[in-house]
Formats: sequence, structure tokens, C-alpha cells
Amino acid sequence: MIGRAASKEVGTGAKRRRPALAPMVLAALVAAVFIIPTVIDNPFVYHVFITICIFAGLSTAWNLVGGYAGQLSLGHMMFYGIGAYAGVILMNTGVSPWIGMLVGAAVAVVVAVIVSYPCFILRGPFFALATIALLEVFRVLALHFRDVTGGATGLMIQLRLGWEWMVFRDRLPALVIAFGLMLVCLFVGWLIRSRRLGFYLVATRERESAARAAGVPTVRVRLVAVAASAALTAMIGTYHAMYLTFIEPGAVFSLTMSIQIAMFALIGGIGTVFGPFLGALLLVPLTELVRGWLGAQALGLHGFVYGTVLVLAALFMPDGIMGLVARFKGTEGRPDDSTAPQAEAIAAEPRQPADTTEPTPQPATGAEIMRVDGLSKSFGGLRVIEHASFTLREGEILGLIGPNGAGKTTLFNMISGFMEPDQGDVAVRDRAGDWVRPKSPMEYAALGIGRTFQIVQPFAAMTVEENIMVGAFHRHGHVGDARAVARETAHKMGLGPYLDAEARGLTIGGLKRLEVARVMAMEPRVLLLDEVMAGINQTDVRRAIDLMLSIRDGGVSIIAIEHVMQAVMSLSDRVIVLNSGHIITEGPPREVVQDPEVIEAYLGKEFAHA
Ligand SMILES: Nc1ncnc2c1ncn2[C@@H]1O[C@H](COP(=O)(O)OP(=O)(O)OP(=O)(O)O)[C@@H](O)[C@H]1O
Repeated sequence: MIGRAASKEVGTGAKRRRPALAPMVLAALVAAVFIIPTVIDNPFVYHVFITICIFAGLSTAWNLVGGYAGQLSLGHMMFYGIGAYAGVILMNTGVSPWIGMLVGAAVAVVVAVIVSYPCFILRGPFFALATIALLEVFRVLALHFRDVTGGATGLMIQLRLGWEWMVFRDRLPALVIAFGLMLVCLFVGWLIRSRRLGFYLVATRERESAARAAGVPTVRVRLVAVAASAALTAMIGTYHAMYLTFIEPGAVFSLTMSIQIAMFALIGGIGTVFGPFLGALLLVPLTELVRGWLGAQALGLHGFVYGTVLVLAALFMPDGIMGLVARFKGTEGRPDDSTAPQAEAIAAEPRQPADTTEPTPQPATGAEIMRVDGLSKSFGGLRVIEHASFTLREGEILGLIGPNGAGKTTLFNMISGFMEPDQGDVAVRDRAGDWVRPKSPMEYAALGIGRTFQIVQPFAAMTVEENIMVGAFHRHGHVGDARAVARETAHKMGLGPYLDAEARGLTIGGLKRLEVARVMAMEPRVLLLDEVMAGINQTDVRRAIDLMLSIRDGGVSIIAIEHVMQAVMSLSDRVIVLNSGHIITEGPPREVVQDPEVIEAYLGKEFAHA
């Protein structure tokens, strides 16, 4: 029975996620970019494939920020321009472009961090706007300082041939460097995506609040992504300048090119490792061939080609080539049967059914673990929380109830670092036994305080397993360890059969479980649950009660905001009642529900008097 209930956790729209293209196919495509031009040995073909490498590299670097981190950079060519000018200016003073490449990358990283930091703190569209504005600023600066940059007439490199100068008479060495740079970009992209940083970036992109609650340093991970992206873009800029032998401000600080590289990623599969490569592989030859055939008769036609492909992509493959291939491979459908027996076994494990009518005998609670002292919060003239004080003990389940709008979530936000109180403070006893006053969600997470959200916040683009891994990374930096913890936690929560299903396909009951599983994977000492039973059916309520009891039995203290009285009564050691921002009473559940003030708060004065 329970097994059948568990199988309903995944809605009909749930998909199994598997790699869209087999690694062998991708490796063959990457190798073909090098092999085809060397076999055909034609200057035009060489040029097309070198250009593919350049744009695939640029787009892959852009994808670290625009795809993984979800920060739209529309002026990314500023980093390319910095690399190009650094390389050419230094080369013309006798310094090898290999050194110029490193100098350009270093300058690009500094610029990227200075520009991005305030934008990431502010959130919103500021990053996209700042990158466009800065691209224009750099273009104007390059035009203005003509002694150094050559101004509008541009800069020609002094022709020195050989590996030291990155300039060659033959095309093959040029291809070797371009291909090498593309491989570096792909490797960095793969490395980041397959490590904790990649999980953190995608989690931050999908749900920043949930990521912060899981202890993700959201600003820092985005800065790392933008710095890596800027460095790679600048390095390609240096090399491309050597390949073209000439640069000018309009061409290197180009908005069109910035949009182009974003488009390659979009068409290939934004946020995937190989999507940008596939986008460039499809579009660069197309436009170069159109250019080659029509020559000067149709200048700007490539823009039309891009536009057409973009419209078609938006209509027929919104997830890009990678998404389209995944669809054709028929990855949609029911959960993989191979994991089902395991799930059945877990679901069928004898579990003590929760007695929902009588309070469950509680084990003795331990020492104080959290002290909330005189918290107050106002929004404008509205006083939402007024001098709230309470304590939480180890192994205690504290129910937090109150009518809608009483201020429960606001109180939760203050005791998890998401909102700064106007007055009062929160102290938490750390693992060493000292009392500390955390301020940010990260500090709360570090102290072992995990929280869920009233409106579930899954990382929709991730699988169930990956969602839980984001929590597990908090204490396990290695991917293998985090995966093992995530699997174990998923099985405990009855999510075992859906490890590979996309989180967005789960039913509301499944999503609530996932939310708790993600926090449990952080191995918290205190769990803050915000209405985890709202909107779920009676069977799921009973399972949730069992689950919370087993979590408490594992030594975790719980504060639960709950409207489901059946749960409050059977779970809580103590209940706090909040009304209009005031704690009106506090005590054992049976006493609290008979308190006339509580009855009045919930049902009105007339009912209380009756
Ligand atoms: N950021 C905000 N700005 C302005 N008002 C807010 C803000 N957050 C909450 N409020 C207001 O504060 C009051 C308390 O809201 P809160 O969400 O904390 O209540 P609650 O007890 O959790 O309610 P519910 O049970 O309906 O979730 C409400 O009147 C709400 O409109």
C-alpha cells in the first residue's frame, strides 16, 4: 500500500534525466573539428574550423556565467577586447602574446570581479545592464586613448612568425592553438559542472533563497564563475587578435558578437557543458558558407541566418540541440523500473504508524540549543512581530501556530538569517557548546540550522538526487560522498525510486518531501519546517508525522509552523501561539488548544465566549 502511495510522488510530467548525447558521440564531434580541416587541407575550410573553435570556446566561457550561474552577460566581449588589446599592445613592445594572454586574463578577472560584485549583491537585471554599459565604456576608452590603442584606425600586429608570436604562415598551427583553447574551455566547463561549484551555481540560478538556506555562498560562487569566464574569454581574445593580425575598437568591443556567443549557447543548450559547442558547430559553418557564397552582395546576411535559426530554435527546441536530442531519445516517461524494487522494499519497511489522536510519548529533551530574545520587526507602519522570545531545546519539537498573517514566516525568516530583526537577537549554541549570534543564512547553515520554505523551492532543472546533493555538499565537499549521502537520505524519505527524475515533475507531496530531504542531507541540528503538511493528502500527512518523529529521534530539534492541527497535537512537545505579532501563549499542546485566548484568535470572540 505504502509502496503504491510512494509511486505517486512523481507526477505524470516527470522525466528521467540521462545525458542527451552519448559521450562517445560528443568526443567524435569534437575530434572532427580538428580532423576534418587537416584532411581536406583547404585554407577556407581551415578558416571555418578555426572560427568554430574560437566561437565554441567563447560561447562555452560565456555559458559559465550565462548558463550555469544564470547571469545574463550581454557585454561579454569586453573581456575579449581586453585580451585582444593586451596581447597586441604587448606584442608590439616585444612581449610574447603567451604572456599577453596571461596579462589580459588577469586584467579581465579584476574588471569582472569589480563589476560583478555589486550587481550580484543587488540581484535583479543589474548585471546584464552593467555588462552592456561597460562594453560601451571600453569601446569609447579604446577610441579615446589612440596613442596606446590606435584609436578608430585600430592596431596592426608587427608581423613576427612562429610559435612564440602565435602567428603562422601555415594554417595547421593556428588550428592547433584555437582547438587547444576550445578544449581548455570545454574542460573548465565540464570540471565546474561536475564539481560542487557547478551544483552550487545551478542551485543559485534556480532558487537563490533555497540555495542560501542550504549554506551556498551564492555571491562567491557567481564571482568564481564570472572570473573563470572572463579569463577564458580574454585568452581567446588575445589569440584571435593574433590570428586576425588587426584589431579595432568597434570589432573587439562588439555588442553583436556578445549577443552571438550567447545565442550559440542558447541554440546548443544553455547551461549544458557541450551545448555552446554544438551551437557554434551548427551556426558558424552555416554563416561562413553563406558569406562565402554570396560574398559582398549580402553583407549582414549572417544576422538574418542567426535570426531565422533562433526563431526556429525557440519554436521547436526551447532547450536547444541537447534538449532536442534528449527528447528524440525518448527519455520522457515513467521512472526507471530498476530502482523500483528497492523503493518497494524501503516503502514496505515496517514503520510505526503515527497515532494521530493521542500525543506521542516524547523522550526527555536536552539542553537549550537556541535562544530567541525580544525579536521585533516592522514593515513600514505595520508591526509584524512584537518582542518575541522563546527557547528551543535539543531533541524538542516546538509547534508554532497562529492564524494567517500572524507573523510566523516573518519570525522564521529572522531565526534563519533571511531577515534582519529591528530589535532583539538570536543565539545558537554551536557544536563546541559556545553561544554565537549568526547573522546570515550561511552562518545559520554553518551552525546546523536548516529550513524549508512555505512555498516549496525545488531546483527545478536538477534531478531529485542533485537537489538533495546540494544540501549534502554542506558537509561533504566531494561529489561521490555527497551523492552517497543524498541517496541514503532519499531512501529514508521514500524518494528512492525518483533519484533520477527531474524535481519539476514531482507532485506537491513529493516536493515537500524533497524540501525536507535537502535540509536533512545537511545533517542539521535544528530543523525549521514551514508548513510542510499544507496541501498534502491524509496519507502523506501521516507519513510526514512519522518522518518528523524519526528525525527528532535522530537527535534533531524541530520548530514547525503548522496549520494541520492533527500534526501539531501529535508531534509537539510544546506549542507557541502567535497572534498579530505577539506570542499569546506557550505550553503543552492540550493546554494551549483549550486556552480561551487561542480559541478567540482562531475563531473569534463570539465562539470563545460561547
Ligand atoms: N516583506 C514584506 N513586506 C511587507 N509586509 C510583509 C512582508 N512580509 C510579510 N508581510 C506582512 O506581514 C504580516 C505577517 O506575514 P507572515 O507571512 O509572517 O504571516 P504568517 O503568519 O506566516 O501567515 P500565513 O500563515 O498566512 O503564512 C502579513 O500581514 C504580511 O502581509
